[in-house]
Amino acid sequence: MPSIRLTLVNNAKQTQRSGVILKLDDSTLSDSVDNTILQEIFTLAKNKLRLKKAKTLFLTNGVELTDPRWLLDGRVAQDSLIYVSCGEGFVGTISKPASSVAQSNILDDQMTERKESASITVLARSSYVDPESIIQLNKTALLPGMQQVIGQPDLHPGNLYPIGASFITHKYIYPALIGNDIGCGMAFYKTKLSSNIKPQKIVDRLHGIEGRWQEGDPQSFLTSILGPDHAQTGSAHSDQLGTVGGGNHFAEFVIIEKLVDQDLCANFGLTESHTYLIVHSGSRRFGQTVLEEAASNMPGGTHKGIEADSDVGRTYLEQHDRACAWARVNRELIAHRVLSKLNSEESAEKILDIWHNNVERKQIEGLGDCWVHRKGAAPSDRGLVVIPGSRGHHSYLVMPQGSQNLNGFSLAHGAGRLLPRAKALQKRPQASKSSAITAMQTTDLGSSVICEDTNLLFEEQPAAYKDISAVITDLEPFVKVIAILRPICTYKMRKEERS
Ligand SMILES: Nc1nc2c(ncn2[C@@H]2O[C@H](COP(=O)(O)O)[C@@H](O)[C@H]2O)c(=O)[nH]1
Ligand SMILES: [Mn+2]
Repeated sequence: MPSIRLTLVNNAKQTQRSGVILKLDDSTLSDSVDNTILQEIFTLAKNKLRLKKAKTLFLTNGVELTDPRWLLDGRVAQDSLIYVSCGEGFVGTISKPASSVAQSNILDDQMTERKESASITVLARSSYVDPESIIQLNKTALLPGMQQVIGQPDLHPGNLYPIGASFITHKYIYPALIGNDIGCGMAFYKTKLSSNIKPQKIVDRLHGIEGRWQEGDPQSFLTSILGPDHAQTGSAHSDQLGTVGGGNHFAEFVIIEKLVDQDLCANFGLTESHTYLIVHSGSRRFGQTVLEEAASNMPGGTHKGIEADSDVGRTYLEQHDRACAWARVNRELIAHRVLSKLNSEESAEKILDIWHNNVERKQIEGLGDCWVHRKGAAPSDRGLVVIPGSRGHHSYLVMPQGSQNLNGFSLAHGAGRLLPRAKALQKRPQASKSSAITAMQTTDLGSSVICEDTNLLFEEQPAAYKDISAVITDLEPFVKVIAILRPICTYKMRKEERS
């Protein structure tokens, strides 16, 4: 009796695999309703991969395995990988049906439908991927003009669209894919502070950075960087310029735990004897206003997209670019405010500032004139990138290398959420347990956390994020790690004057 060796792979967490051998005989291979052999694969998946709700089997090209005869006639080869899904879409690269696939006559309805869809790539092998984010990703691949959809290893579900993804379109732009925090990003500074600085000193000094910047005029600060053409840029929101904001925005002092690439670190002047500052923030209410204005100009709603080369498209892009510029200045003023509390603003050196929520035009070989949308995805075509883990995990400085085509010229912008906010909040103890709250203000890495909002403290706890080392492993084909960073103090918010 013939047999076939297969490796069953958990589609949502592809490091989880198990080898199996199946005996094949005519009765198990009949295509009758009971599909005995496929049932046997589901049972093995349940037992070996602990996938109690195993529902769908995919071949490596994303085609669903529905016909047991493929196991015998060579369409499923010896030692094939079979991806077992609990209802989520295929995680991996789905190429548009190649002629060889079409010839083998195994196109099912789903694949035929996908002929019209963009190619979908999910770059997660070691990282956990929530099935809901794959469903969201699949939907975006059907949007008009969509060419390529790329889920990064930090992919996780958003309200309607996934976060940790890039979307490459022809002709159309999608304000809703970018969302309201247009221009959100990460800046990384080298400070003159020694790496021996006591975190408590930072905690004691970081007061007075909530609310409007009082020590100067925010709008003049903005024009001093962007020039006089920006005198009106975001002027209605100048009370928020230089403010961190809520959610997972932060200003964090880190030290270099490991110089992985000595030469590149030396080129950027990165040494273990300094303290560095990461600032994560965006365009605050300004971005929200830009999205709302775009929505009011789009009769079909922002989800329908707009032609970039139309009046509405051009207006959105102009406002979008202003919000991105504003967000960059916002990070600059946050750094200035934070560092001035430590008398260290003068000699700080900005090493990088990147947007991870934006859309930009790019000529792409083989695709031509495109729009690259990034929703929680760092650019990999602008040099050095900082990829934060969480306040209780390491962060990574990486340099993109090699071809950046498959990843949509983008990288993970962080670890990505493992738990939705509401679930993370459930871990909040009763008010009486103040010791648990105090415990949250120090991390397992010994760093300090300034966060006077208890809900936020729990929503943003390190356990709410995926494993950053798995994310970095998944990015290996595209980057070189140059340094590993260790947090020493994270500023989230104080209950002081807020705008
Ligand atoms: N080093 C820190 N990293 C953090 C913190 N809070 C969140 N994060 C990481 O940043 C990204 C940002 O995600 P975004 O979608 O809001 O742009 C997130 O995925 C986490 O990995 C922190 O306090 N410190
Ligand atoms: Mn962000």
